[in-house]
Amino acid sequence: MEEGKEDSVGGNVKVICRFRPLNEREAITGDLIGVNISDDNKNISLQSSTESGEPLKFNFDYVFRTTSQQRQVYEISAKPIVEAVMQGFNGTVFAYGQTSSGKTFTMTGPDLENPETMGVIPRMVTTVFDMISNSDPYIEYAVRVSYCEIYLEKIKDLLDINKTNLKVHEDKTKGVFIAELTERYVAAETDVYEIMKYGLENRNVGSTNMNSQSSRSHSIFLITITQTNNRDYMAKTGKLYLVDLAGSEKVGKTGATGKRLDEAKNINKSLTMLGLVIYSLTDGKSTHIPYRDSKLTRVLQDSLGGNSKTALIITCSPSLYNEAETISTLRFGMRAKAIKNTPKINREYTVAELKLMLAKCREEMAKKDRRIKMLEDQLKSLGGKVPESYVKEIRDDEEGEVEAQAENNKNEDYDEIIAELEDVRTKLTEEVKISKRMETEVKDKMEEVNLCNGKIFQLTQEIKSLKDKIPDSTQNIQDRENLIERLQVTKEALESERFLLNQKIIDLEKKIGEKDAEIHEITNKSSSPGQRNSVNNFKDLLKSEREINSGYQKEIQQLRQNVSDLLNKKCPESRINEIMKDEIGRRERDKWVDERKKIILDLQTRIDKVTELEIALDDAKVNCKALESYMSEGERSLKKKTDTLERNLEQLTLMYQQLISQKSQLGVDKQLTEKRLNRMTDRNKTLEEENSRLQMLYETAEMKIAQLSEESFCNSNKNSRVSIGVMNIKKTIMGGNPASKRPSVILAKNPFSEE
Ligand SMILES: Nc1ncnc2c1ncn2[C@@H]1O[C@H](COP(=O)(O)OP(=O)(O)OP(=O)(O)O)[C@@H](O)[C@H]1O
Repeated sequence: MEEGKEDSVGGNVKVICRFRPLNEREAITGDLIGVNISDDNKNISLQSSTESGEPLKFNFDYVFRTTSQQRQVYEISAKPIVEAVMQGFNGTVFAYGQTSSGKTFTMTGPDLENPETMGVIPRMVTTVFDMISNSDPYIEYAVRVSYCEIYLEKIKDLLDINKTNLKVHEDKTKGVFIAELTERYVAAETDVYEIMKYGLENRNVGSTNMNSQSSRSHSIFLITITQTNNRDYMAKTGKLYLVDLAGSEKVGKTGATGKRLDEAKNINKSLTMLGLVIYSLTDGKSTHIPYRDSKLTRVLQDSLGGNSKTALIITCSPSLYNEAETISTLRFGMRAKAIKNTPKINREYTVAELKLMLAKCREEMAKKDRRIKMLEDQLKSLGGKVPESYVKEIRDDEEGEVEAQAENNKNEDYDEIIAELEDVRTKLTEEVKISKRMETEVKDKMEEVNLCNGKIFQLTQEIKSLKDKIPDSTQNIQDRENLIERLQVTKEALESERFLLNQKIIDLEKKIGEKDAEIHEITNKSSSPGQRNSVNNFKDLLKSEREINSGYQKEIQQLRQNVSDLLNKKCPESRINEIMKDEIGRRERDKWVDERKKIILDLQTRIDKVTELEIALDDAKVNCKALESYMSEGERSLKKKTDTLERNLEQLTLMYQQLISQKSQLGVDKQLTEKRLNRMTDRNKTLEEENSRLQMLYETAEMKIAQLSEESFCNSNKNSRVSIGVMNIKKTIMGGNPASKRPSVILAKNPFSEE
């Protein structure tokens, strides 16, 4: 067929009628409409249950019975359209019918990817990619898809929910189009399904009494296929509109109220406008077609009476209950069948093609110049001269011819070329705009990715350092446990020593009591006044010694108390438990052990001193006995004894002083130990705080990782929709390329998943 020229074959809108099976509700009564379908599946004879007289007659391109299969419907109604689109025609397939009559079932099908039940749209997509993979390898294809809906007289972009009120424009080369409608490049069937699913999620559906998932809007799925022949650089673009209209329902039957009622009124209004346009197109009288009276008719302007090959599928219920709607639908179909379209191949001059044309023109002119020159030379050689008048005539003729040619060209080609050039320029500007936008989008995305990578790196470092700290903490805990064990042992040893010390003190007290008794006895035995005197002196001495002794005892008692206090204060069970919790440095723990050792040593020394005291007391006892035996020997010997006693006393005093200084030293030690304990407690607190901070950091890091992993997973899912929502990189497919049968959108691998 000649390019750019009207398709003489099948300019009329094709109308296909499909009856769906009875649904559950209708099957209860089982009453069927009185329909008779001719054997050639083209004519319907309908005997109305309400009107008597002749049956109503309808004629369509094909009538599908209730048992029809999705594949059959596609082959007859839509496949010829998609084949035409692949030749560069515009095509439209749209479904019309009352609510729940099977429009969506026919157009989309219950499952996009089920080969049995998939509807017209997915089957068309399959055909497109099949044809691409079977075409010549020097043909380059670019397939773009858009998805929108008309809801309450507003065009909503289903691939970008922010675009809620798109405008319809018209231009000489593009025809009627929706401005700023999102277009996504696709390279495989699965890309298209992804986009369809994404768009379907954004669609307006609502339940009516007649259908639980009723379409409340008209949906338009647009596939644009541009093919460029890389040999002659010719380009063609075919647009395929796939329209699922909202149900043509009777408001009363659907039980619609409130918002649903508004919707229903609006749907009915736009469908009435569609009917009016069809009526105006077919009544043979109308000079004005009211395309602009509704968004739906405006968008479908080319599909109805314009540059498009169009198929209308009317869907009907076979139930008697829906007889009125079915008759109305059949009448609508009959009207639409009379619409004449003027489809033409949308040929585009590519820049290369225009250059070729220019080169051809130049060559032609050069040829002509050469011929003129040759003729002039011939004339000259014959001695002749081209007469002025003739030259003038020729010039005039040529000029006239050139002008006429130019006029002709201008009329025939140049207008078109200029328009094409204009179109190419607009397209290039648009593409530049798009690529600039894409560049910024890619840049933004890259920045985001870099940011994410930075975060991941930082978190990984944090986790690493936390992990490094774990063995240290484990070692600390182990050390603490060891220290506690050692302290426990030390405590037990100290307690047993304290017990021994107590025993010795008790023994000492007992011995002092005995000594007292002995002295009393000696006093009573003394008879002579000199002796008594000496004895009395000695008694005084002993008394003072006893006083000193009792002082010693008090001191010892005090010391004992101090030791016990020290033990209780320094190492009570609770303290040990506290220490157990502390994270003490090894050096400090060792110091503490040394302190303990010192204290034990100190105690040992003191016990030794007490033993020495005991020995001294024993000596005193011996002296007393000696005094007893020497009493009779006179004062001299008594004096001697007294001296010995005095010496003993001096010794005892010295010991006492030593004990006092040791006691004060012990007090200082105690203070020091207490200070150290405080320091250790503080350090422990700091360590505990640090530990809980680290723990928190670790938990935050883990949470962040989980969050990042989730974000990354979401991003990878989002990325899998790159062609849907974020970036739209031009994908070209070479003819004969089987890759177009495979998915081109690959899900990014989740870096945190096990796999
Ligand atoms: N040819 C068919 N074979 C089997 N089931 C069908 C057929 N046509 C429609 N159905 C079923 O009938 C119900 C209604 O169909 P569908 O949703 O396609 O109607 P609709 O015309 O698109 O309705 P609405 O205008 O409310 O969106 C669905 O459950 C669908 O599966």
